[in-house]
Amino acid sequence: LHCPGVGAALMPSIFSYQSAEVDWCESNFVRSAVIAEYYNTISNVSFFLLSPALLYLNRQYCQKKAVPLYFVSGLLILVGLFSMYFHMTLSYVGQLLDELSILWTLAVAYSFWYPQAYFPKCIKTRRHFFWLTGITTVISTLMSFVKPTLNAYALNCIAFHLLYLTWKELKKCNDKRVHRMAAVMVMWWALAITSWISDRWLCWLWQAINFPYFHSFWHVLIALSLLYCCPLVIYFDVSYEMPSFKPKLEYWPSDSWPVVVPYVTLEEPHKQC
Ligand SMILES: CCCCCCCC/C=C\CCCCCCCC(=O)N[C@@H](CO)[C@H](O)/C=C/CCCCCCCCCCCCC
Ligand SMILES: [Ca+2]
Ligand SMILES: [Zn+2]
Repeated sequence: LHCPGVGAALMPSIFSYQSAEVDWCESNFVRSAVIAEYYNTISNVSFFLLSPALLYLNRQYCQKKAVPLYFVSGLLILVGLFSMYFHMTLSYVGQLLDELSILWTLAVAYSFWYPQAYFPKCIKTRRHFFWLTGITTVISTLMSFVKPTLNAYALNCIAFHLLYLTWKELKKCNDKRVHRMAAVMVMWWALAITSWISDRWLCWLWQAINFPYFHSFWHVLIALSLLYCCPLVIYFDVSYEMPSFKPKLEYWPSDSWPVVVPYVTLEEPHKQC
């Protein structure tokens, strides 16, 4: 506040084009003079399709428990917007907004949906868990400014924790449809992370064959894996926290179609008179 000159000198640099620490494999400003990475930018449309699809298909769950799904869907739209801004400008601010929006979306999803059975021993209620997640996320947010290049690697590690949780839950679950859905989710995620890593580490190869588009595949594939991950999380949330309902996995448009989107319906077990 006392040195307006310092602020003014700093502002243009962190917002300016190509001020980020990372630059993805796709060549910059090839298809447009204002969009640095054209395909990496437009492939974020997947997140704008994902959120309404989750809200529409899982509307029965949404009617009973609206806040978690509305919150997470809204944040996923924000992830898409910030990621678009990042790939359009490759700016330092863009990179941090992209990474921090993912961190906060994961934090909100964990706070609402993390099964109580896995809470640390010292945490007794979801309210306490909210505080734990909140404090951890604020600290991680501050730490993310130290070395932004590492943030994406740290965020990707969270997927391994989700895989571990899924495996623990599947051991207790006999529903074949749930096992099938988890298998498809893992397949999309494996393809996604392979694309992300190969764009980061094998860029020389993709540029040599003139096909540097693996990061845009990552955007589409990670959105697809979330399309499977969210109903799975909802399924376990209903079985744990809404005992008066029985969750059922359905596929849109129908089971027999070759390409399907999963969602959860709630069945009320027959009440006896
Ligand atoms: C009980 C917990 C429930 C968890 C529900 C899941 C909520 C998911 C929330 C957010 C994930 C959004 C990830 C989209 C990233 C898009 C932006 C992007 O591509 N950014 C890159 C730069 O452009 C950046 O380098 C990427 C960083 C890595 C992000 C890793 C996110 C981990 C997501 C975990 C998804 C799980 C899917 C299935 C797991 C087996
Ligand atoms: Ca690039
Ligand atoms: Zn990206």
